[in-house]
Amino acid sequence: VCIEVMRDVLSRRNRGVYMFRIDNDYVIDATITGGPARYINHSCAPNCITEVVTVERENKIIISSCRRIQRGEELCYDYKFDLEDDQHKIPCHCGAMNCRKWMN
Ligand SMILES: C[S@@+](CC[C@H](N)C(=O)[O-])C[C@H]1O[C@@H](n2cnc3c(N)ncnc32)[C@H](O)[C@@H]1O
Repeated sequence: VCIEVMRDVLSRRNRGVYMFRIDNDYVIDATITGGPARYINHSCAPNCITEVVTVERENKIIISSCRRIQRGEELCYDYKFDLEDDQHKIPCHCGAMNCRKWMN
């Protein structure tokens, strides 16, 4: 099933989406298991960025800070979900001044 459809179904059921798109062909699915990074929320004004690197032919996600982060501040990155039509929008609650209001 395509990731965009899964995302829509899960969000309608108020379930979190723990899938990270690597490229057109691969998605890392941390729904069942994964490291603490699976709990990082989306922000339209993120303090972290993500990169995908290949190490020994395995894809790895690197999360690094993109600005100074205050002690106790929540880590977040821009999920960069594909933009969807009005019927499949997932509201964003990041609270940033420049919040786009939707995650997709
Ligand atoms: C990878 S999980 C992040 C951890 C999740 N918040 C949790 O408590 O387990 C992604 C899910 O968190 C929620 N989420 C993350 N960032 C959000 C945001 N800015 N606004 C609304 N929901 C968000 C959505 O349900 C999304 O599908």
